[in-house]
Amino acid sequence: MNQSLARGRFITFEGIDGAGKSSQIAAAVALLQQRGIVVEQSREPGGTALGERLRELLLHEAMDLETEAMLMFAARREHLAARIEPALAAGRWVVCDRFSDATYAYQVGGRGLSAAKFAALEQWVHPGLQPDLTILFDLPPAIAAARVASTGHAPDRFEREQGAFFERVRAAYLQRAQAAPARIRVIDAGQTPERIRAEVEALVGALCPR
Ligand SMILES: Nc1ncnc2c1ncn2[C@@H]1O[C@H](COP(=O)(O)OP(=O)(O)OP(=O)(O)O)[C@@H](O)[C@H]1O
Ligand SMILES: Cc1cn([C@H]2C[C@H](O)[C@@H](COP(=O)(O)O)O2)c(=O)[nH]c1=O
Repeated sequence: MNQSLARGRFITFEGIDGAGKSSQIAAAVALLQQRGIVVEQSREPGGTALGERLRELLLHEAMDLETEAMLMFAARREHLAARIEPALAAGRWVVCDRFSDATYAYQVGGRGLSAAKFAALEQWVHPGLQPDLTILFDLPPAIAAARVASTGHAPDRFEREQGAFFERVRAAYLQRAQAAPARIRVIDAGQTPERIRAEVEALVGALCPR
């Protein structure tokens, strides 16, 4: 009998800097593991040795907008080829802190990259592949900025942007969610961590019923 292995699921977390997604990713991974699922946790830009080197440049070196967009997608191509695609094909699940929705929100929405150039890069780098579920943490930029400041770490090139930049990023995320409502589920990130965790667990749990 031909017993083909079920493909793994791909879950991404998105939101403006400081929205609180990192705090919740561990809970989602723990829930999946409790249900016997083998999970790989990763992040973008990053997730591979080369991707992490590109991350350093992207977060700390000034560069042209189109260079920035292409480097985000170069890191993503490496991540897909080296980790995401092999994991999914082997039946493992991948939980990733950001993916291409972030490029749409930050580079197209925030910085003004042409949407056609974004679509061409997306089609080149991952034709036919989108996450099975994207959880978007939605929060007013002023609250997110206060959260970032409270961490006390030195802000990177994106975190140093002004409120108006994050208003555009937030609007682009919400526009993207409106265009793909079954995939991108919006959470009010202004709630308590406990309420958010319950919503995250309900969304992730629905993909893997007990
Ligand atoms: N629901 C919440 N209410 C209040 N504070 C929160 C909440 N969630 C997270 N925080 C705090 O906000 C700060 C930023 O959280 P976190 O690092 O999870 O955000 P993030 O979305 O991953 O940000 P970044 O994308 O910049 O890494 C942390 O100090 C965290 O403890
Ligand atoms: C994938 C991706 C990321 N960014 C930005 C968004 C954040 O400011 C940083 C990553 O930092 P995080 O704290 O790990 O979330 O990179 C982007 O502008 N475009 C992208 O495609």
